[in-house]
Amino acid sequence: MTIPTVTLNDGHKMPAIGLGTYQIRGGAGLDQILAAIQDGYRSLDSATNYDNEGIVGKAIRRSGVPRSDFFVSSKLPGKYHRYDDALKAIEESLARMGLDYFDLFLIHWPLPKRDHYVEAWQALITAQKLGLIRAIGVSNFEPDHLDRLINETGVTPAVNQIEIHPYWINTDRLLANKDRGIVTEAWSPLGRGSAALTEPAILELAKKYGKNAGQIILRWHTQRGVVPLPKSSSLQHQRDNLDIFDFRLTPEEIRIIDGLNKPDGRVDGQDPNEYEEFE
Ligand SMILES: NC(=O)C1=CN([C@@H]2O[C@H](COP(=O)(O)OP(=O)(O)OC[C@H]3O[C@@H](n4cnc5c(N)ncnc54)[C@H](OP(=O)(O)O)[C@@H]3O)[C@@H](O)[C@H]2O)C=CC1
Ligand SMILES: O=C(O)C(=O)[C@@H](O)[C@H](O)C(=O)CO
Repeated sequence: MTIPTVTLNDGHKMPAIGLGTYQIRGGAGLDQILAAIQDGYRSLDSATNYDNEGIVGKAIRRSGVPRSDFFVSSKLPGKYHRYDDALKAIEESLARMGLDYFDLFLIHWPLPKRDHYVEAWQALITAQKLGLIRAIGVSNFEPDHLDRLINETGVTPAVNQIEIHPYWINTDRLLANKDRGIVTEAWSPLGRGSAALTEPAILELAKKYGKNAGQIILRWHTQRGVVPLPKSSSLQHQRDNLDIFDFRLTPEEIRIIDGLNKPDGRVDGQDPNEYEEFE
């Protein structure tokens, strides 16, 4: 299966959908990631906080697929935002993965109360110059956090990975990213398996297109210019989630799904201005 790509502001190409790996760990996790690779996933989204960089790297090596075909991402935890710590953390992440470079590396959360994210960004810029990372980006960054990075370093993130799903459509932040030339990735794109998957409006569209609810939601993301990162341990869901590029929702259908937004629709109430990562 050929997966379309999107082009980042630094010229790198990224698959238009990737596999989320939060809570995929250990031997069973290794088998699940290998199965996903066999089904066609090439973009894998990990993080130091997921405690799974080891098995993600192992799955890549075991798969027999050339390293250059993958788009591998990981994320810097908050406890390593100081410049020297961040550089070492990136090297440690690479060592755990058994890789020489990341295709994308993100600052996981801005932690604005600690206020070290500009330093962390400078470390990502250095790591990119050293060849340890191809594209550099952020996650959960608000528009004012992005502007600080841009104004203080002159380097715009290639990607901002934020929460988006039908109950939290996050249009303002999506547009803020677009305005700055930043590609948006969606975390919890299926609302972490929430009731969105049984919404009558989505089930009706599923019936119309001969797809399932997850496929309708993932297609909605891609048509809004968002790169979704659905997590699945199930082989059938993994397969279904990739099979979304052979139909198109109409603009009116996109608006119907937008209409499911809820003012308090976040999956876990995580406000990037307040959220403190677990250590
Ligand atoms: N940057 C950040 O701060 C964050 C990043 N992330 C990233 O985003 C990824 C995805 O987010 P996540 O929170 O895992 O939630 P998702 O929205 O991807 O939902 C995952 C849940 O949906 C189920 N599911 C998957 N596909 C289908 C389908 N086709 N039909 C029905 N159910 C389905 C999964 O079950 P099953 O496994 O049984 O298929 C699982 O329970 C994470 O894994 C991680 O990589 C997540 C949170 C925060
Ligand atoms: O999964 C991630 O990337 C996170 O940042 C976590 O905070 C996750 O969203 C979570 O809910 C942990 O309880």
